[in-house]
Amino acid sequence: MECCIASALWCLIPLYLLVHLLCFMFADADFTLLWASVTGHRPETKLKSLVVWVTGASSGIGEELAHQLARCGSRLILSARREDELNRVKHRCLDCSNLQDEDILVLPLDLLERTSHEEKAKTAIQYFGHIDILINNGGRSQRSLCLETSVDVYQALMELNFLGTVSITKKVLTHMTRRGSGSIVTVSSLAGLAGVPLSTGYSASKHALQGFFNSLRNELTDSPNILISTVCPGPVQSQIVHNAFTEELNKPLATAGNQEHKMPTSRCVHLMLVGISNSVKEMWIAQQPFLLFYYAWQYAPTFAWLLTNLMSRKRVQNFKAGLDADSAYFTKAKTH
Ligand SMILES: NC(=O)c1ccc[n+]([C@@H]2O[C@H](COP(=O)([O-])OP(=O)(O)OC[C@H]3O[C@@H](n4cnc5c(N)ncnc54)[C@H](O)[C@@H]3O)[C@@H](O)[C@H]2O)c1
Repeated sequence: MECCIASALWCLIPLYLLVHLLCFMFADADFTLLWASVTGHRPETKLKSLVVWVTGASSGIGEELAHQLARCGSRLILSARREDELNRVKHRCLDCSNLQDEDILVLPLDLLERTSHEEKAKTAIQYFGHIDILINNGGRSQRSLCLETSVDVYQALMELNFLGTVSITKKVLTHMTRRGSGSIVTVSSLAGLAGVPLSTGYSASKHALQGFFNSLRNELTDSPNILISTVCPGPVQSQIVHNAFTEELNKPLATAGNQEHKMPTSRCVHLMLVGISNSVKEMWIAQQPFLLFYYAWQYAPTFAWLLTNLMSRKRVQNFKAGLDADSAYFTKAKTH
């Protein structure tokens, strides 16, 4: 009997590997998330009426999150620094959904102003009575070589991406643990799982987030109704390159490059909402060849470094030549 079970298990291994191979070739998300997207709960049913707080809601992934959540019927708290942009996003959400004006709270917030976070969380909780989901999405990236980058830039990246996120999380988590339920979803990155050239500080800040939330998840085992979820997208269309830190604080990037070759924002956000609706704890969302690397880093890191080093060299060369660094990853180079 034991022998039969053992041989059955051995037969499952090639099947398991085959499934992963198919995922490598055709998928744009990890296997668990894709499975949830086919068989799991739909965001339209699961997220309807829930109160969702989105940081970094004024552009890119955050704006699209607001848009798709509004269509699901979620009530929203929209935060970022620029109130006028948040009002624009709010009107866009009202136009595409059945939500009423009072269903969306515009709550300007600077992730760097940590002393304001308690008051902001209080305002959000008082307005709707509770928060079901916090999506920690606000953040900035980096495009600069380590040797040329001021330590002030590294500090700014950690202050914003890591400490700003931790600070808001702590305020909302207190409320959720008291209530006994809630979800904290954090937009990390592919750079939170592996290194990315020209983004040493950004990658460090996202690794810090991964470490923090993976540990927090373990710490909350006595609160099974609190979901801690991290999202690791590969390149996605947004303003992220345009807004990236460079070698010096306040120095804009010379060329942001074309974003068209990246994953459409709507697809990334749809997968995120599927993951949230199905309590997926870690989501990998990326087009190929990036998704392949996620798996390679997991299963065969030395081989993965061999592959990524080839691409990294080209990326750095592009950057030094004043071209769009990201074009190194695509056969059809986008250099302007
Ligand atoms: N676009 C990608 O390729 C990609 C890939 C992986 C992860 N991400 C992550 O996705 C998240 C969203 O980025 P995006 O791609 O939409 O870029 P984006 O630049 O379009 O949006 C970033 C958002 O963060 C906000 N923000 C920046 N500084 C802030 C501050 N001090 N206080 C409050 N809000 C602030 C911006 O106003 C904006 O709303 C980020 O955490 C980013 O690291 C993006």
